Amino acid sequence: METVEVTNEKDIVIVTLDRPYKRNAVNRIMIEELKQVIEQVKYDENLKAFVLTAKGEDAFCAGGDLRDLHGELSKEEAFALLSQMRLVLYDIATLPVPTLALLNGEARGGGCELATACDLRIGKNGDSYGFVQGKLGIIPGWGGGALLYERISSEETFRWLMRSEMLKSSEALRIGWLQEVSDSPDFTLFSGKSKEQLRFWKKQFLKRLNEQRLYEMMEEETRQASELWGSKAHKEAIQAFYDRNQKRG
Ligand SMILES: CC[C@H](C(=O)O)C(=O)SCCNC(=O)CCNC(=O)[C@H](O)C(C)(C)COP(=O)(O)OP(=O)(O)OC[C@H]1O[C@@H](n2cnc3c(N)ncnc32)[C@H](O)[C@@H]1OP(=O)(O)O
Repeated sequence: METVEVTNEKDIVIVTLDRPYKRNAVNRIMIEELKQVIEQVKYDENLKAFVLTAKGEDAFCAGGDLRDLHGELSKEEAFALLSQMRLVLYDIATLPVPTLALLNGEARGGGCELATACDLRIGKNGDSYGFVQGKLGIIPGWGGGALLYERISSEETFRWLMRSEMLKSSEALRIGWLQEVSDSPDFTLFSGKSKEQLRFWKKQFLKRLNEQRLYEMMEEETRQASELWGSKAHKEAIQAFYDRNQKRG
């Protein structure tokens, strides 16, 4: 695979985003590869746990690729494209095994959405994380906003989405988005547990989730985001990103 590396350590699958030179931004190839990986993982009965991480020191994921997934897309095209990633996130959120995002670096926009699809998140001291879509004239479009409502309080979700700012790891820990902050995040949490234990715990965790409602909320979010894709504010924000990068040469 070109943008995703998959390894297996004693039936714990480790999925590593592998575009560090682009801050692991999700492009169309990565969406396709993640779809393939999740399709395999979903039906692997030997699997004990799922870990999502990324290459490099700087970023876990800088969100959707602003060159590949934005630009001149119609509402319908945006909906179709965003939906592919939404289904990846929904599948991760409902996997039958515990899932953990090991945040090797910062997460922005869709990067935060992807991490929120996992059951748990471990971040690094000093890093920041942000649902920054609001600063780009849009809202989260992969269903990550709907997922955030499942993970932390409604008030903190509402506030974070509207502030659209990066939060320091200490603040992300305080509001409960991160469960742990460490200098070197790892997945020892799963060590020494049997497949049965891990799957039973996940079954209990999923019982708290109304999967049908979550699916509908995520879909509605994608629909709303696609309406904003063609907005003046979004087009200007994308142009500003292109201009900034061009200036820096
Ligand atoms: C529904 C979710 C929604 C979606 O797209 O569908 C989103 O996720 S919106 C995207 C939200 N993300 C952002 O707004 C982040 C944009 N990137 C940045 O602000 C910066 O690149 C940053 C802060 C992540 C890193 O800054 P730094 O100075 O450390 O590095 P560079 O800017 O030089 O980045 C290195 C290299 O990566 C490319 N890059 C980074 N992020 C993206 C991105 N989201 N899309 C495409 N490309 C990205 C950047 O252009 C540089 O490439 P180069 O070829 O070297 O110019």
